[in-house]
Amino acid sequence: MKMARRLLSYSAPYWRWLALAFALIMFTSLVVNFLPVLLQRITDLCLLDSGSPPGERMELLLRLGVLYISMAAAGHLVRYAQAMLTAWIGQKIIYDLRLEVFRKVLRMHQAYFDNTAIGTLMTRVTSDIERLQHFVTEGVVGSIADLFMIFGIMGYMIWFSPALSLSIFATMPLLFALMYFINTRLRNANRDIRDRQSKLNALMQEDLTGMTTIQLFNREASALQDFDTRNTKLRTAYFDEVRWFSLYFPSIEGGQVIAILITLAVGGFAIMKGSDMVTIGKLIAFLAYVRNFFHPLGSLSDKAGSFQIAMASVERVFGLLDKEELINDPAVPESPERIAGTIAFNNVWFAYNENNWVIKDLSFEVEPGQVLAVVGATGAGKSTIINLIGRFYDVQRGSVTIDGIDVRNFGKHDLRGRLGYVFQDPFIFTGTVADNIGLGTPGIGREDMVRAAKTVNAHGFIEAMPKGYDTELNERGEGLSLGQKQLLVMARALAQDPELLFVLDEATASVDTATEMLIQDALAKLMANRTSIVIAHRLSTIRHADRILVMRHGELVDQGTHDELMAHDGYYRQLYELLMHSPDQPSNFQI
Ligand SMILES: Nc1ncnc2c1ncn2[C@@H]1O[C@H](COP(=O)(O)OP(=O)(O)OP(=O)(O)O)[C@@H](O)[C@H]1O
Repeated sequence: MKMARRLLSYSAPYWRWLALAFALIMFTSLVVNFLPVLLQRITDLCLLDSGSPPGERMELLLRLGVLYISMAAAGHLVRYAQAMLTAWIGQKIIYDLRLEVFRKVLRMHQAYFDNTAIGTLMTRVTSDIERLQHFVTEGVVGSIADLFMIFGIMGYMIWFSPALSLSIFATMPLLFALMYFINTRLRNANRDIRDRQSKLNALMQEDLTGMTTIQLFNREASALQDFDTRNTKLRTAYFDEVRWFSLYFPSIEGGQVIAILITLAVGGFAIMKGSDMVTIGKLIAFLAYVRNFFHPLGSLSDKAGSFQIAMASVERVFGLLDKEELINDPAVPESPERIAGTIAFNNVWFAYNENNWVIKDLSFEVEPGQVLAVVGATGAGKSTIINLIGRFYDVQRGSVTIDGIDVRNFGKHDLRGRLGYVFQDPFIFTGTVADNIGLGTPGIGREDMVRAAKTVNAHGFIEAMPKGYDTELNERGEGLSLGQKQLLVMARALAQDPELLFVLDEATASVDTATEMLIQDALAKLMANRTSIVIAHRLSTIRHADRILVMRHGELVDQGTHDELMAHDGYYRQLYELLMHSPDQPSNFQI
């Protein structure tokens, strides 16, 4: 209930429109339910002999006929307007909520994404929110409209004939229960369909992503087998839904037939007995009410059941909105005009998962403009160092400072705006080459982009593309080689003119020697006069760094220049020799 109230609070900005929708609902219910009264008048006063002269009856018939048509038209037009208005309000609310959810997702810390499947987040932003929309529009507003309709009809029925009404109302609980039963089964079947569909989609997604591996390892038959199993389950769920759905309308119709029979039997008997409680006109009007009664009744029973499903979605969506954001901005952030570029780790301890220390008591300092290379075996904690400087995670003990300011005292946005990243697996956004370099940052014009691209040797291949800087790229950067993608993200990093630079510098066997030279040259230009930390795998980068940190199992085991470390004859020397013999090492950079 608390959740439902919270959801309804999203409709507060639109309360005037909602009030109008309710007024329209009342109007429709009154007008549409008045039509059978006109039928009764037409029958009893005009069609049957009421004792008045035929001329007068004809005139009354015309007047009532015109009134009937006008009221029916007005009622249905207003119903249409109300349906449009309700849908509009619903869409507005959902738009606001979807935006709020995505805003929240953008603010969430990395650890949240580490532990949350992408598919789950997609579901929150799409289908969960869609179900909320059904709840707000069809659920809340629709139930009120149904209730108005039902009570309106019941009111008129009792007014016409309490005795007839009683006999109809007696059958209602049974019918309502039957419809509720069918609706529950329908919803279960529907939930199975969604569940099985998403499992089939997940399998498809995995298979499509790993198609090369499937084909390389001749796994087509088993992939097909897995697909077939899930496909069969989906078919069964669909069939189940059809089975229950086929029962839905026949039961409504059946209920109607029973009610009509009761009305005819009780009403007809009263007329034949000459009772003045029921007239033929009243009986006809009553039959019209009986027909109108079942539709809102059926839809109300459906809504009663979907309430639970909607509540599950509401809970999930609000659960996400209420998730604690672990990386927060300080109350009064520090924001120096320009930083010199001293980065320091002071007795830093860090664990991604509690007590599983990945960085252990790490202390080091990089001076402004220096290039620091971090080396170590895989899993030693090299990338974690970069993550901690950008506050993608916060340290548990100790501190990370830039120019003596704890990174936790910067605003996140300000801090990250000062940092540049060049990753091994370059991410290309859907958009033009220029969009990918500028990233929409204000103040980066076309000349800046071209200058950056020229500096990092990307201009040549960009110009050779069909539309140059306006060439459209897709999210995987199709049509670009790995080396070109790397140069492109270097142009992006340079155009943003970061104050500090982090590079994940893997030696890439898939890049040819000429491109490798371009990348090396671009890297050198990017790092010039900028404090840079390089997770280094290329021997040349390591050798040319001003200082090298040697990491092992999260601890700093040694540091110094290449020559100093080689002289120690320790872990660094072993690592270096391993790298020298690595087949990934670009041959022209080996020593
Ligand atoms: N998001 C994460 N959640 C939990 N543990 C993580 C996460 N990222 C890294 N780790 C763990 O932290 C340790 C250090 O990882 P890190 O990526 O810093 O190593 P690395 O030295 O950069 O390795 P590589 O050279 O293979 O990239 C590893 O044991 C890794 O399994």
